[in-house]
Amino acid sequence: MEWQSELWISGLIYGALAFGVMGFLARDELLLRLFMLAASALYLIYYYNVASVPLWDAMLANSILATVNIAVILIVVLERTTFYMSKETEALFRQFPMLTPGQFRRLLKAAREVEAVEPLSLTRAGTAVDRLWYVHEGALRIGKGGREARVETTMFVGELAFLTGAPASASVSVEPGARVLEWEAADLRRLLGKSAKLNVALQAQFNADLVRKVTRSAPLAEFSLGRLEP
Ligand SMILES: Nc1ncnc2c1ncn2[C@@H]1O[C@@H]2COP(=O)(O)O[C@H]2[C@H]1O
Repeated sequence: MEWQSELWISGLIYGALAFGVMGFLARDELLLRLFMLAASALYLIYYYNVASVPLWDAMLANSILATVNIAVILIVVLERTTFYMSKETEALFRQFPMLTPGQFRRLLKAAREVEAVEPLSLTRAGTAVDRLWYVHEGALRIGKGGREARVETTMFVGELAFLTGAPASASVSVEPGARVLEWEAADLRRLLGKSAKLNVALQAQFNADLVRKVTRSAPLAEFSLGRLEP
């Protein structure tokens, strides 16, 4: 009977070792942490049973590590899931497919929600832009080269100035009822400076937005008149 109990106790250590190895081989952070948590559980059972009295110090140390691990697992799960978002926020999140839920939450936290009660001017062609907007509901008017277009779409406004530092390339306003997210460019730059991944994800989101804008836009008059090099 004794050898069976010894085998069981050794099995716990080798089981923990197996989970540890699988954890260190995992490339995904969540998987790594879940394997290490399973290893911790086996170590706890081992420390409780290996001697005539439980090894309390070892158990306490292991429990502290497991608790920290569980806390970070919860954070990682929150970063990856939308279940804590309201229906409205989740619908808005679907307009940002390049971002993870966690990245979107951080971006949203840095934004101010503005609802236009009257025509609201966002940019004026040729003038400096110190903010970035995302129109997620309502209609916009885009004026460029003496012409104006009315569009009902979701889009960034001011991203070109944000990316290049150049003055606004068009005059853009939104109609009453439009709902807009607004970021101070300096605040947003600070936020992006803290996370390279968020920076890359937002650039990808800008790219997707720009592709939609170019796809929709008409040829420039200057091109057709041969005033610009193609
Ligand atoms: N042809 C276009 N179609 C849609 N949006 C545009 C077009 N030209 C400019 N814009 C938007 O108008 C904004 C004016 O400021 P920005 O140049 O920073 O960024 C510009 C784009 O967000």
